[in-house]
Amino acid sequence: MIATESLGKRFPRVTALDRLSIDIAPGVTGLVGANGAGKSTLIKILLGLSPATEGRAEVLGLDVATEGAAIRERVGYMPEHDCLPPDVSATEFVVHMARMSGLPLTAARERTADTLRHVGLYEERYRPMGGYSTGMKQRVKLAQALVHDPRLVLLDEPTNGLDPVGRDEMLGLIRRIHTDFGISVLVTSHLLGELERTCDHVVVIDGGKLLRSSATSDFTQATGSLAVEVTDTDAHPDGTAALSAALVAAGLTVQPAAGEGEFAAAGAGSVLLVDVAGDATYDLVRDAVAALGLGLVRMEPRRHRIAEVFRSPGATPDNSAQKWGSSDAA
Ligand SMILES: Nc1ncnc2c1ncn2[C@@H]1O[C@H](COP(=O)(O)OP(=O)(O)OP(=O)(O)O)[C@@H](O)[C@H]1O
Repeated sequence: MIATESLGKRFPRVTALDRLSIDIAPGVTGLVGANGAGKSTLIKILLGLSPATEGRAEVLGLDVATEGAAIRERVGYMPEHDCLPPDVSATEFVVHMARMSGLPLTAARERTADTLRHVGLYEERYRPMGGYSTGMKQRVKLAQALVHDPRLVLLDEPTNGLDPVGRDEMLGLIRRIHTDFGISVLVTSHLLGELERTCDHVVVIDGGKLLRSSATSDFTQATGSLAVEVTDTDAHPDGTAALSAALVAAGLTVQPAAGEGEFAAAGAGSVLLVDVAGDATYDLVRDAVAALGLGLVRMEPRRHRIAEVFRSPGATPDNSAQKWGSSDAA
């Protein structure tokens, strides 16, 4: 879908992209990096809107330096910043964008209605966009990127400014662009955590350089520990402590999980992380829970979070997840 080779972009004072070589296959790909990492610069080069200063890139097999117009016919683009005319309705705007992409009027109207319904805008689509919430504006920007039925969409920070519910809804929509319509997606974010649920592949850049490009599953491999959560009972008012003692007595290594990230809902100390020493560990946990008469809420292999990969000892302070808002990773 997208291939770059030693792609560089130098501004007089800043190197925005530094010999970036990536290869992006069909599917949903996340492009993650801190503010200023070079994400928007890369998207503008891929659309043929801004020339690279070195190297080369192809989108759908077309050269960005010479075939920008053909690329923009086949690729949808959702820009990062607010760019919607306030006095125009979503319907008028998206029909206009569809016409600009070459659709005849009737087809443009039909596609606009379908696309706005798909992104979840109904009656509001006839109102001027100046009165829309941030979430509604993001949906209109997504709709105009999809209306001409592109093969690929480039989405620049589509969750920017959204609350957690709005962000989840937007991520769900993005996933469905691929599963329902077969359109490939390149989506940028400065939040590592939100990409692991949405993307098949994640490309991480920092200071314009490639840090890592991997399948999401490579980032989130099983850790070798088991997360176990149980209910309390009258006999064991602190079921977690009782289970922990029983598992240690059975020879297992156990520690409480910090009450954050995927364990935030459970609260600090109420999830145990048990080191897995073969299949027998599962049986030992099950038997200990049954012997204590506790209810088993969950017993699941724990996986790495993407953010943790960049907190590992190999990560330098410069490329750590901290500055990418990893606290939003939950
Ligand atoms: N037209 C320009 N002139 C000079 N410097 C620029 C220009 N456009 C971008 N830059 C610089 O290039 C670097 C990369 O910017 P870019 O907008 O691509 O980052 P980004 O990862 O998209 O971050 P953000 O999410 O904050 O937009 C930044 O240091 C930025 O200041």
